[in-house]
Amino acid sequence: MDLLHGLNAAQKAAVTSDAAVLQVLAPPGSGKTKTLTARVAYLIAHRSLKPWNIITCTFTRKAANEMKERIRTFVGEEHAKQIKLGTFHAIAVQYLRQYGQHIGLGKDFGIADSSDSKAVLKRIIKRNSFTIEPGAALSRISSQKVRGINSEQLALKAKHIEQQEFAQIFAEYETELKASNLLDYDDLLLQCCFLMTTHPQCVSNVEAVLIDEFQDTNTTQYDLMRLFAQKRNMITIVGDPDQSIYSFRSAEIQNLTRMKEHWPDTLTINLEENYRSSGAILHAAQNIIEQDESRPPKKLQATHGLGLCPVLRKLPTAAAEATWLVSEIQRMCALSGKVVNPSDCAVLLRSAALSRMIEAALSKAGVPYRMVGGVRFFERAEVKLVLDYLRVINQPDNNEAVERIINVPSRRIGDATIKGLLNEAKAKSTSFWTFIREVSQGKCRSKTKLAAPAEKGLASFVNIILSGRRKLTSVDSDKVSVVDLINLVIKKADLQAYLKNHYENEYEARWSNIEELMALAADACDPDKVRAMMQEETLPAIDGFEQRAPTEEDALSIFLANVALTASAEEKKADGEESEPVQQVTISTIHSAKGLEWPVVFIPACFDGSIPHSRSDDNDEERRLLYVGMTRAQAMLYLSCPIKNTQREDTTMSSFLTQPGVGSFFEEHGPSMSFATATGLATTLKRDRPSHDAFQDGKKSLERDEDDYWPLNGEEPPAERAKWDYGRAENPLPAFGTTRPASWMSVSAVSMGQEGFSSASATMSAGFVSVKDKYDELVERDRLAAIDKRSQVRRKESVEASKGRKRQIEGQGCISTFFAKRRAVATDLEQERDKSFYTREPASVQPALRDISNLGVHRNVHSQSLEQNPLSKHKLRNAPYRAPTTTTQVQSSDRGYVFLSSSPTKTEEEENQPSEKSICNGTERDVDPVKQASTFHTTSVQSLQQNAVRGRRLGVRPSFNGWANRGRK
Ligand SMILES: Nc1ncnc2c1ncn2[C@@H]1O[C@H](COP(=O)(O)OP(=O)(O)OP(=O)(O)O)[C@@H](O)[C@H]1O
Repeated sequence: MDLLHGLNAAQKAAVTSDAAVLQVLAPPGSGKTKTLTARVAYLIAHRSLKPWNIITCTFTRKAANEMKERIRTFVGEEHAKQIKLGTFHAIAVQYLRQYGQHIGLGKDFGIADSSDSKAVLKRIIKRNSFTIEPGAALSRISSQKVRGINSEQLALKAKHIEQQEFAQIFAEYETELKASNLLDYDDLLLQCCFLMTTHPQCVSNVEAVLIDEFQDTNTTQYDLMRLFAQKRNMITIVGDPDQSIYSFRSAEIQNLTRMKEHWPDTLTINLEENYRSSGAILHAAQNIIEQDESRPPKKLQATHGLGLCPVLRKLPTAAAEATWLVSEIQRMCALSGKVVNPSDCAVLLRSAALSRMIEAALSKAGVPYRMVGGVRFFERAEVKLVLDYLRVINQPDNNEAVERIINVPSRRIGDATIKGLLNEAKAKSTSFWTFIREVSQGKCRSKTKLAAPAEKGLASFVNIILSGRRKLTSVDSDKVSVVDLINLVIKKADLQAYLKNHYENEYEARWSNIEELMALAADACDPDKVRAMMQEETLPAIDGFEQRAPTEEDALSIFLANVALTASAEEKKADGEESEPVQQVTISTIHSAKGLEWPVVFIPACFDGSIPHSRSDDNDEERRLLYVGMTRAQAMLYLSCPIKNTQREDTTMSSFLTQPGVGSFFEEHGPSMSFATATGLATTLKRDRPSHDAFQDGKKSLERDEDDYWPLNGEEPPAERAKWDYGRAENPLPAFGTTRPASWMSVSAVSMGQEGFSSASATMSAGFVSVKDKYDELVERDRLAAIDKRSQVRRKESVEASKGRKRQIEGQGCISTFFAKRRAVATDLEQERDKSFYTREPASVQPALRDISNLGVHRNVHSQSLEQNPLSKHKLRNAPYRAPTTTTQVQSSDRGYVFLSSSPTKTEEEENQPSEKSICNGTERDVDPVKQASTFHTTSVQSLQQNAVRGRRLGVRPSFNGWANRGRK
């Protein structure tokens, strides 16, 4: 097989280069890994290098396997097997196994994984009665080792007692590992460096060293590369400084410069063509990364057509953002005519804590999802811990939960003691909680010996649970909320200190998960929502059958049940319980998405504090992170920003997205999807074109086929406001013909009098408008006029901008050059238009498509009509917000009341539904269509149950070339 086949000129130059030291620097999706693979094959096939003399290092085993597979196709199975290809750690192990004896390392050394290391540390800490948590000690040791500092050096620097204690732990840890003939992960690299420094002959055979993802190497890995190559100094690295996002793991972006200093003859080849993303996505990403004026100039050229314009969407709240995101996934899947399915969609997050709302919204909509590089929200250790405390407060006889938390944080109650107490409780046939409470209160004696610290610890645990229960069950105190209980647990168990000690390096991330949990609880405890939740939980009353309706005291139980059901629904999906293959949306952190790609990518929570992150002191790295996230998208990219975050605080859109001109690279709402757009998507993704029928079926399956529910300015839609106005009204009047809970009927009936209610019902026509809504309508009209005006300005700009013919994005971008560049971009895109997949479509099948107005691109009009008048057939959708469909009328009742209430908009389905019938005394008659108030909150037990069923129907469309089908995980 011709190994240069299908490579572009720059890739070929890199593959065949004679340079001894070569840096291939390239933006995302430009084929770096492909080039590196071809170079390995080229060195074997055309330079006669022996495969076993070539070392190739990757960052993950997955990347190593993929490369091996590709190399096999070029050089055959036999040669491919002989190449030393793997992660830095895997290759180091091979060297140490074979040459370790030269540095006093037995051949049979073992590798201590993190849990082994923690177990060793736990023993040391216990022996010395120190208080540091083993996990925290381990990460602290690791960060010292990566910097090349050993325990002796650390001990010399230690001044405070705490530092001396840590140095002692470090020293004993080293001694214990050595005694057990164990090396931890850091030791593998360090020992290998030591071996090669002291015994260079062990790498004397090495003819070439190749490194993938070089921008993320740390100092030890850089040294290892240098030492591997010390004999022949033949090195090829591929990397992208713009994708350097691991400085927190001691990655050194300066390694690129160090390399040039070390080998001044280093040749740098830049790859400039992107094969992954559509032109519009690339232009937007490029615009963001070019805000960093310190980066060297780079060219980037799209190989695809422009495709759909990326979206930058404002939403009122984080919850609304999650709901919108899910609706866009559903809209995209339906309107792409099955070109895109849920597995093609990824939600990339700056921090894992942000996943909670998205997970809840996906669960609610019954859309399966999977988490990559992260643990599901409710399964995270710190979240589980707090939930366990709440579970025990709510139901102390939960033995499992008591057992899990009795010694977390440490109360000096050892495992043997816990076991003894549990057995005693069992023997007495009482719950664990009851037994330990009685022991602690002196009401009974335990046979299990309790040392004084354990006794004290037990008392403190019992005290926390009792305090929580008192708060929960007290009748005269103010109504306790779940948030109050969480606060009580955090305070009494000193969880903040525990997290700080236990997860030293990850403390902030862990703490933000707790904050997220509090936000979730606060949301669930919102009085309006609690009321609505109670209503939803209430089953219809049945005559003569006693009902124990939920009360506000049940808030904790309901909250915990919702959590449990959400988790169990996820488990079922994870276990593959569904018989059909599951199409799952991917949720990942941006960090974990490195090197991956998806057809549709969402990056929510684009506000200052989230990205750039409030706790990051490197704004440029944050920008690169956003860039990495954006460049994972192949065909469609959505960024969004809630006006209020999950803590309900006002947000400011990410400063990366508010720089002058950035807005012109984005549309403010999801794209209108026509059949031609769906066909274009298929072209970008190199998939089969959709059928007309599939497109039409998808369209029919949707309640809304435009992204027009949420106003563009991030305000609540009137329909949402109406719900809450309605819920807050002192004497809420149920709007005629809308869904409402049974209990509302009685409230209204009581407050107005049964008669009044009846007469109102009888005389009202569907839908009412409040004065507020009328006002909003007027404001909305003004806003739409403003959008119209802005669109006209954009059209004018785009016509002017499209007068040149230049395609590449060039040079170093900076704000000062933005306007000049934008003009260049626009003209490039104009030329692109002719090549774009849209224009290849026969005119007859080209309905109006969206444009990227400020880029001067009009993808929707076939080339001929463009020539005559580029804008003649293009229709900007300037009114994405659809006014409520509710008929607006103000009517008086018989009694002369004026009803100023607003009805939530009914869905088409609801409108078309026949009125429900009830059988009463043998005659059939209409009844009010009373339904549970499912619109009032997001995660009731009932809605979860309903959605679990719905979930089986959703997301099972066959994929033409789904992500999962391509074996990318
Ligand atoms: N010359 C080419 N012609 C066609 N497709 C190509 C070419 N080079 C690369 N590709 C394709 O582009 C996609 C991205 O390639 P690859 O993963 O090697 O890029 P990368 O530069 O390593 O990306 P990233 O830095 O984002 O991880 C792959 O699907 C690859 O097959």
